[in-house]
Amino acid sequence: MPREQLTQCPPLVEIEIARKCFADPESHRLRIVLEGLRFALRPGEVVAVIGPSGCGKTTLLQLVAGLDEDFEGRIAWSDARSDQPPRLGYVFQNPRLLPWLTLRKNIELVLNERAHPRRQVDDLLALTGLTGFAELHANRLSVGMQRRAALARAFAVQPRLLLMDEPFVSLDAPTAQQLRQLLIQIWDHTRPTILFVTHDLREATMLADRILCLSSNPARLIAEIPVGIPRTERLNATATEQRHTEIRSRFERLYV
Ligand SMILES: Nc1ncnc2c1ncn2[C@@H]1O[C@H](COP(=O)(O)OP(=O)(O)OP(=O)(O)O)[C@@H](O)[C@H]1O
Repeated sequence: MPREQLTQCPPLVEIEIARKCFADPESHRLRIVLEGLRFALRPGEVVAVIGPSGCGKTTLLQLVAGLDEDFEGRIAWSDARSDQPPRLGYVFQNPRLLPWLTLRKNIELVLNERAHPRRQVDDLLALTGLTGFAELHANRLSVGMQRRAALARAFAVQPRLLLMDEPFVSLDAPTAQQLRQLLIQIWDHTRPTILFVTHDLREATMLADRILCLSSNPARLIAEIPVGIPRTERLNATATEQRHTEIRSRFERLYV
């Protein structure tokens, strides 16, 4: 969807985190991790979160997912009848497959039993290039394959919101790039909203419509950078590289 249309859609969710604290493990004193964060996500929008190590990016995803409800503020979903999140997919930093189950079983686990898991799983395996590995146990898969499987599992629930925490970290550069391209392709099938954490500005430029930049602790939103590359140009390395260079110079000024 072109960006102009995106900004006209009502938000899927409005996020206001006045304050999120954790007790310091040694002194037990409360430490503010996130403060005064306010932003919205629109349907089909892809938004990257970038910030210094340890500033609270994973914590932010956990609050949005409803995995941690201990904060001051509100997460308001567009469906006003419910304060529950819509169907969520979550790709964790570590793929978190169950090693004693086959790849197929790992994906079937998240599916509704009344659905037709076999066909659905086969489609996802084909989409993620894992056909032929379905009956292997998860611990027999390479790290790259496990990350593909984590993407397949997240898309299996047909999420309206997909949260991803550094989904391609610790992969070699060609595999990571392959998976980014794969993500763009599978996003195109169902077009969920995506909020993802990354340390890689080039990755954020390639995938996101908008980049949210957080400060160090307590993390505040210090900039929101529109990327502005049309979806059809995402796989065009020249367009991405040029925009990355422009964004990087702004980024370097932000984090001096
Ligand atoms: N359950 C917890 N109890 C206490 N402190 C915590 C807890 N979880 C996270 N923290 C602290 O909150 C801060 C933010 O952690 P978080 O993992 O969200 O940062 P991050 O930006 O995702 O880090 P990284 O970029 O290194 O992955 C860190 O200082 C971390 O030690």
